[in-house]
Amino acid sequence: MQVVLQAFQRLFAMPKADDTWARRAARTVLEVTLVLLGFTSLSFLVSHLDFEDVTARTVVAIVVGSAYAALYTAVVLRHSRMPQAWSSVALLVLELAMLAILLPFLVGLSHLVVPKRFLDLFVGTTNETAWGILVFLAVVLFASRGWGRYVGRSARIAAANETSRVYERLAHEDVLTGLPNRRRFEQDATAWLSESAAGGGGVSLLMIDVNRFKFINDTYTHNIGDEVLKGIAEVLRSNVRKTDLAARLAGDEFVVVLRDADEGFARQMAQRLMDAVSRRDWSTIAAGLPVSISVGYATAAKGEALVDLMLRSDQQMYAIKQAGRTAS
Ligand SMILES: Nc1nc2c(ncn2[C@@H]2O[C@H](COP(=O)(O)OP(=O)(O)OP(=O)(O)O)[C@@H](O)[C@H]2O)c(=O)[nH]1
Repeated sequence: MQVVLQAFQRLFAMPKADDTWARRAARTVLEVTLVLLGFTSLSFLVSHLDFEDVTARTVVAIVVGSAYAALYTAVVLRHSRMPQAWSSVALLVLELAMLAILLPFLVGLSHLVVPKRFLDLFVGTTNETAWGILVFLAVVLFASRGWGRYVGRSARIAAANETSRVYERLAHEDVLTGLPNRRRFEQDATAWLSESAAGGGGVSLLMIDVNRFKFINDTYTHNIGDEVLKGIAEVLRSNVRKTDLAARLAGDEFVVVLRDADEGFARQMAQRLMDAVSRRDWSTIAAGLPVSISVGYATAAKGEALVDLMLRSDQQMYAIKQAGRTAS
């Protein structure tokens, strides 16, 4: 008994977000099988019972109808958590299968619950099959209205989800370059510094600034300046590891957070980024475009706050920029 109860609980438990497709599919197959089995046996049972008592027939009809409604609702709830296209197809198939099972059942049961006088008066026939078909059509209409409302609601939910996904993305993404923005950088870097302080690997920070960007804007137009910023973002994206984070802070300032990285690795990465930007063919944007970056780096001391780490790598970046200016 315990095993059966547990199986039922698992079967009708709400699907979890991390459920695999295979597990969801298996549950759906089980559910549908259960519903169909239930209906087939109930239909068989009711059509073979010769009730004398009208109340008993009515009770059976109400119980069967409620069971149908409860099971159907459980299945709809389950499927409303599936992606729109899948849930639409799955529900349609399910609904047709259920109605196919329901038809003979309704034809068989209708004469039990509806007095013949009523049929005579309103439908003009006592033919049970005709009455059954009428009931069937009513159920189809009713179900398709519910179906339409469900699909409409799912579409609205999907649209609302999409809008909130867009807002969520915009809140953490730089619109021009598609890189994470300052907010996302501060969130992730703060979390990684805490992990590092709690015994994780070292965190290093690279501060990046485009050299003479105002000159590029003024000489080549702001649009070309934008293309340069996008190009810098591409260089950062293609050079950092998946576990690192490259973000745009503001204007021509970018940042890279390196995880599990000591000072030696940060120095190498800083040089690699400066070389990659200098080597890139910027003439595809505008002939003679002079693009280079200065990169400062610092490795976090245990428990160091993000603001202090940023200050140290910023100071180093300006020192490098200054040295470059003096050299040129
Ligand atoms: N094209 C473009 N320009 C921007 C954007 N945001 C800020 N800027 C410009 O970026 C320039 C930043 O220049 P600065 O960093 O102050 O100066 P710089 O010329 O880079 O000088 P150094 O950093 O000392 O080499 C300013 O001219 C801003 O107007 C943007 O989204 N697109």
